[in-house]
Amino acid sequence: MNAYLHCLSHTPLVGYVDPAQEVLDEVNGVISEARARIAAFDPELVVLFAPDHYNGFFYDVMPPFCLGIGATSIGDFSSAAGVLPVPTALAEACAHSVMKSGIDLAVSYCMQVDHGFAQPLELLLGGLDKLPVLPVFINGVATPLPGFQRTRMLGEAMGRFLSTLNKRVLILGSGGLSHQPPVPELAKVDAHMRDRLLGSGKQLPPDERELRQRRVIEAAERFVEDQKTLHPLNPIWDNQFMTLLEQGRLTELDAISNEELSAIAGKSTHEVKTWAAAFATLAAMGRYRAEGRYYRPIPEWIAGFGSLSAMTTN
Ligand SMILES: O=C(O)CCC(=O)/C=C/C=C(\O)C(=O)O
Ligand SMILES: [Fe+2]
Repeated sequence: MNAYLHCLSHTPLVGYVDPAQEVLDEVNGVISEARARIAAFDPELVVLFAPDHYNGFFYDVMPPFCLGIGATSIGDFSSAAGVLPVPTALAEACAHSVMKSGIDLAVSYCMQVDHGFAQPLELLLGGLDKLPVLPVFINGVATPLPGFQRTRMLGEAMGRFLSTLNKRVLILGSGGLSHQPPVPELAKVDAHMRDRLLGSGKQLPPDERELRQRRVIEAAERFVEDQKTLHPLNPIWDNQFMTLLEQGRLTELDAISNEELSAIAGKSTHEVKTWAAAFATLAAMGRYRAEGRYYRPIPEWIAGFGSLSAMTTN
């Protein structure tokens, strides 16, 4: 086995608006098991596909995909802050290889990331700094968004590069599944927020950050009371999506447009492109089989919450 994959929903709401203790225990159990499987695989390198929520990427320049050749986590909500250990030369080689494959991958030597990147590193590895990581941003909130087809092709190009390394590679996907928390949309915001989305939000004043976090927390509290207050979770679609990935039917996702996906499962569901990229990466590294599938809709976290592992078998 040369590659192991784990895809996991993330939520900034953990610790702020939590489900019942038995649900929390169940989720923690699923994460502990995934963490043990990853430890047994003993990865030498991590590739992490994750989105951003207007903490690192703004409308001054909004790439569909960006590889961090250097990256720092800001520590929003209760996620860890700090530098991600990106191996510079390897990341540069990766960027060249993916670009030569015909995929327009942006690079950043000072990529700012949020809980979308930090949470899986903390939960699955025990911290930001445990292993060398290639962090790949996939735009999941700021339209225009990349589609499933280009995302799959990005993953395949990454997989071809990783296959040349002769390393045990852990591939992580962070985010999704169905959900639509309150994330600002450029077309709908006032002048102040527009300025923030255009780039002045990169160093948010503490009071404004607090307000922003409170807005998400309060939306979750309302959603628990009344699930008509936000786009509903969609367990049927979420499970169909996980089955497609398990069965290696990745190209079938190409036909789903971004508009359709928003309508089916909510505007933040585009975060599942990280799962699609992760599985495409794995598929380019060999035949695979999935394991450890878990799913539960968790309104407290405004999340169709899923967890899925897979490994190459050749
Ligand atoms: O600008 C804002 O208010 C962003 C809010 C935010 O960060 C929400 C994040 C939600 C998720 O990461 C999620 O549910 O996937
Ligand atoms: Fe998110």
